[in-house]
Amino acid sequence: MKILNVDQIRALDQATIQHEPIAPLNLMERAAQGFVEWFAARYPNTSPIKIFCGLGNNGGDGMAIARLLLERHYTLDIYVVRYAPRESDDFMHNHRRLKLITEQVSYIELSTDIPAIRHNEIVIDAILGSGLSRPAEGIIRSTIEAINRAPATVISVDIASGLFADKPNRPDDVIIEPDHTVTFQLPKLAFVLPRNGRYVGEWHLVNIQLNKRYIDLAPTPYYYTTPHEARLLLHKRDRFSHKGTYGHALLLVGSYGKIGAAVLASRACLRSGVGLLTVQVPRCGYSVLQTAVPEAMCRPDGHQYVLTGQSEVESPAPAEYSTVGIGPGIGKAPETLAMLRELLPTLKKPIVLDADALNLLAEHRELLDILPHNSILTPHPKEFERLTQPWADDYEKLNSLQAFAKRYRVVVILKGAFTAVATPDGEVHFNSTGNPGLSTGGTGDVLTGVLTALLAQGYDSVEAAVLGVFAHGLAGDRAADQRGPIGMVASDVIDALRWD
Ligand SMILES: NC(=O)C1=CN([C@@H]2O[C@H](COP(=O)(O)OP(=O)(O)OC[C@H]3O[C@@H](n4cnc5c(N)ncnc54)[C@H](OP(=O)(O)O)[C@@H]3O)[C@@H](O)[C@H]2O)[C@@H](O)CC1
Ligand SMILES: Nc1ncnc2c1ncn2[C@@H]1O[C@H](COP(=O)(O)OP(=O)(O)O)[C@@H](O)[C@H]1O
Ligand SMILES: [K+]
Repeated sequence: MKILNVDQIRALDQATIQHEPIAPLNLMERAAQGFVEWFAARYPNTSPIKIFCGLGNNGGDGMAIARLLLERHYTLDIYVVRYAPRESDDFMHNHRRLKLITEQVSYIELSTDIPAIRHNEIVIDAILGSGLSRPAEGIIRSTIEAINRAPATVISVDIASGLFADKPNRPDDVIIEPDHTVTFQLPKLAFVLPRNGRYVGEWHLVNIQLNKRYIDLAPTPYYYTTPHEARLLLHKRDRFSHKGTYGHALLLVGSYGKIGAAVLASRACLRSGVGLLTVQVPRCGYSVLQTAVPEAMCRPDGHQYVLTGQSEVESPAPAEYSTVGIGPGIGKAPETLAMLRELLPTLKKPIVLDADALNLLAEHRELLDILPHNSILTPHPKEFERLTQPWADDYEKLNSLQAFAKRYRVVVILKGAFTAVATPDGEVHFNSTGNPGLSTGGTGDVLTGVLTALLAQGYDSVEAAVLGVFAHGLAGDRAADQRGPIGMVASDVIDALRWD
């Protein structure tokens, strides 16, 4: 699913109006109906509602929502924040229609007009939408502050009032902090960026049948992976396949004290459909691995505690495997750095790099230039910062993510909520699965195993990254369902992996 910017959303609105065709007012009515259906399903008979409307089309939506809620017999207090003399045409029209069925519309011009909001109330925020052109000031600011102070449940229409949809806010901007945002048809870039978490809450899409052709043709680097899109990426298994069909992966993982990372990555790799798996661990990890992961072959490293790349047993060179996954638990010993230096120039196919492999790249940047093209790097934000530089805001971070993936011709998976997969072509695919239960040691090692298995099976790097991140997050969601987000651990995520 595409993520469009504000100008494109406006043009999409116009395209829908022209080509469907539909009157602007009816499109607004459709949006309001979509919101009200969502609302009624969630809050079938609820405590008092207070709705705050601005004077633009977001406020127009609010007026129409108020009318539809009254028709459904909800108890409603309606407020218009009169911050300017100007009102949009569709606001005016819906204001008039509302006044035909109720006299109970109050106007907020001064702080003293702002009502007290009680804890059992629901607040609907329709003050400012995607037309925000500057930070909220004056009476809008005071109203937003009052809503944020109130102990009520807050639901924003389209986007929290005061939040820019596709560019950074200033740190001292005043923005609604909703529990839910109900937006129209497509997500906004602001929704998937970490620093906006409290200005978005849980967000929900309401389909209002905007022009499909415009959406299909609209150029954007930003995408949001839906379950349907992820499922389309999945390769089917061949009835006449054998284990050779699904590749032979090599994992270079673990060091003394971190053999658990090796076990997690190996088990996840096997649970993700790889044909054969060989794992190279330092000698201290040999018995552990052979016991904990009997399905994997093990080539013990020549070194007792860290990886050096020298194998104790006769075995093929890493380049002969379908792919290599390297990083979880490896540490940054000089011998391991030397291994990386020797290994990288020999590899021609994309590989997976994680954890201390990335930290070694950050400290020895010349290695970045010899990465096999289309390799997958899986930094968490701290690791990515080491690879690049600190950023002032999420938009700067996103730019630097896109630039990095392009420059080194790699796929970069920046992990976190709404994990961002940046491609060498400059696209970014935000993931839709996962939950805070994944914030626990070892889940990143699991992801490395998953991705290594997909590359070994012949998935192209971008598809492997998008699908792997999606399946990993979905497994995290299943694990959270079963164990709860607090009690779940990385092994639960492995157990919950499913590929159907
Ligand atoms: N396709 C869709 O998604 C659909 C969208 N729809 C709805 O339309 C909404 C967008 O409507 P919109 O363009 O009228 O914007 P909205 O934010 O209501 O008001 C802008 C006005 O406020 C003003 N203004 C801006 N910032 C300000 C500030 N800080 N302080 C004071 N004033 C400020 C600005 O003034 P100006 O910048 O011109 O000075 C302008 O007059 C969208 O969010 C959704 O709810 C649906 O109805 C149909 C389908
Ligand atoms: N709040 C969250 N929401 C969704 N996914 C999360 C969240 N926190 C962590 N994750 C996921 O968990 C994994 C953590 O990886 P990482 O930080 O490398 O852990 P480790 O190094 O302990 O294995 C990533 O895939 C990340 O996207
Ligand atoms: K709003």
